[in-house]
Amino acid sequence: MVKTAVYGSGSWGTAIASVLAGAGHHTYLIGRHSDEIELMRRKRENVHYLPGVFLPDNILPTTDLTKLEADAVFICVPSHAVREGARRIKPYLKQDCIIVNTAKGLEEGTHLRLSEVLAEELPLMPLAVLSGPSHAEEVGRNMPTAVVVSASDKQTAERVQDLIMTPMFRVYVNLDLVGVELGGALKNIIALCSGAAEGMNTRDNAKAALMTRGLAEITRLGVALGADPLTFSGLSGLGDLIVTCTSQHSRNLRAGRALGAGKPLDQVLKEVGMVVEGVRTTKSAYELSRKIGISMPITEQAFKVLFEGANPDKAIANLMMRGKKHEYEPLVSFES
Ligand SMILES: NC(=O)c1ccc[n+]([C@@H]2O[C@H](COP(=O)([O-])OP(=O)(O)OC[C@H]3O[C@@H](n4cnc5c(N)ncnc54)[C@H](O)[C@@H]3O)[C@@H](O)[C@H]2O)c1
Ligand SMILES: O=P(O)(O)OC[C@H](O)CO
Repeated sequence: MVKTAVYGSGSWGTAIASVLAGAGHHTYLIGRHSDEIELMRRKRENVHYLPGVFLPDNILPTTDLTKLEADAVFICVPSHAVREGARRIKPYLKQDCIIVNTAKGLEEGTHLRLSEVLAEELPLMPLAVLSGPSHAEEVGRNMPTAVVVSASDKQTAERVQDLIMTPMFRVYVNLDLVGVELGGALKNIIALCSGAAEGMNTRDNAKAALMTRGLAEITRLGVALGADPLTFSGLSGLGDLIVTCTSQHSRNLRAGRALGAGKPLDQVLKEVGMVVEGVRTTKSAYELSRKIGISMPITEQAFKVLFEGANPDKAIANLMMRGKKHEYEPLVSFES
């Protein structure tokens, strides 16, 4: 029998543990707060992060890091905790254990993709990435979901596919690691902006424009970094963009709505109460796009609103009043 462990017991860690358990694996769900873990064990529910989802007996919530001695470990902490998490878990991992990152973001400062962060910290381990349109609230309730697993080698990706695919959790392989990771990370910026548009009552046309032109700038950055443009019309690109820009469950969308309605960022993050990856990712993507000379106008305006106090109305005006363009310009554009 395959032994699996999930590092991070928030909403996504709990949902991933429920898929693994449903696939028949005894799964340790490893959290850091003993009181939360104790409550989970007693109530068989993650009351704070995923209320209403029953945890079957083969999910074993624990704070004991020795339970990381598994055949596959799924990393389900926020992106800013991935490097520190990798350092923390390293001493407990088996040599041939597969590490599967599920966090969506870029490392602040270095702008590295999270598989690159993990490769630096765990250089000898096989690494994979799981991404795609998948809200914990639906996955935890065994609702139909399709995702993508990626890795730099086919064998690792297919091993993870075998491990976690169930009748309600369909897993495709896509070996374009750069594209899969960037799609999952960057769509959160556009979801924040879509939420802001809703919060400002700009309605549906603006959201459709943000999603479509957002995908265009995500693709532009991705291709410049070596991704296959096709990946961005797949599950980890367009698929995840659609769900995050439209779902009632999206934390990024909810945060954007509140920002658009004029609430300050600190208060918004507190009210959402779970990680809102799009905020940090906006900063990283903006810096990265400047560094390599790729135009990302929506990300730029999001950066100005989030980190420079710009007015959201002015941000919309800035986007609408840009110079005339053709819809399809060369994918790699070095205009500033
Ligand atoms: N929630 C979803 O539907 C969903 C779906 C797919 C991917 N993801 C991604 O999964 C990652 C985690 O998101 P989430 O929704 O579970 O967040 P969450 O806010 O629900 O939970 C985060 C968990 O990580 C823990 N944590 C925070 N900092 C930590 C640290 N330094 N060390 C160890 N643990 C730490 C928290 O205690 C909490 O248990 C994010 O990158 C998110 O984009 C989430
Ligand atoms: O709830 P969000 O906005 O963090 O999005 C979660 C997942 O990335 C959706 O696929």
